[in-house]
Amino acid sequence: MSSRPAGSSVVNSNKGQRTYLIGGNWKCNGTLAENEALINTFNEAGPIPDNVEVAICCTYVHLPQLLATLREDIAVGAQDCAVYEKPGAYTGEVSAAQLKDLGCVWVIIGHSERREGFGMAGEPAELCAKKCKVAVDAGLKVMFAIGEKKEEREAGTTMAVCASQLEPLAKVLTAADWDNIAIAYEPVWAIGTGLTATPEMAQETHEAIRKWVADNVGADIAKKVRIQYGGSMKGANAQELLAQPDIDGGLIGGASLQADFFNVVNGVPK
Ligand SMILES: O=C(CO)COP(=O)(O)O
Repeated sequence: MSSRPAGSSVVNSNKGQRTYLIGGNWKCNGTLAENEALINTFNEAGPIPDNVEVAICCTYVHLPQLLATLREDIAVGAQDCAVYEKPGAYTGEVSAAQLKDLGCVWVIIGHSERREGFGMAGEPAELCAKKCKVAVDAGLKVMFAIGEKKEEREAGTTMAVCASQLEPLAKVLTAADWDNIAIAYEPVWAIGTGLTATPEMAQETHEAIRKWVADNVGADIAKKVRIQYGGSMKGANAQELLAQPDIDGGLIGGASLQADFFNVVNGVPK
């Protein structure tokens, strides 16, 4: 199980050094039987374009099922990990090292649903940054999710919010760590709502995020780091989003639970 490939490393000419990254976030969905049907659909969905890396992030309990039965050109990941570097007395937690040991390639960190806390105390930006560092140190790649709420966009603070989520990350990562980071820009108001940022709105924020990385981390890293869009992305809107110069992929929720996920995968510019 641990010998699964890490995914495509083919460079996409449209995006300089950046290969597209399409992630599926299954969130807290699925039974063994439902997953089996979806896995079969994905396994029979035809070839993945060679300029795209694909990953599915499922619940912890379903990781062995996906690792054992999902086609090997789709990497498998988790949706969170513990912040603790060492094993120990952390009841209910799953460590980054355990995910790596199992055969995971990716982990999502800082999803807005976790930052919000499901009505309870959520995860502060510093905790998300620390988890990200622990995950990278354990050998995982991270989709680091950021994004503003509706009222923050309306107040004109979108980039200030994104910067506040990236600042603690920039403090803990080394330059080499950034090779294993993708930034998933997910405007909270677009998640699960059917409201998608227009390609122009998304591009504007992606460009601003890349500029922030250039100014605060380094120009070379900004050119390399992939910035995924997430928020009601599906087959019907993927092509125009993915055609934007700073949109390097997607992090897909609802549509990743359907065959439509492959319309997103196939929606990357050739
Ligand atoms: O939260 C998301 C992915 O992490 C996006 O969810 P939806 O695609 O369902 O809007």
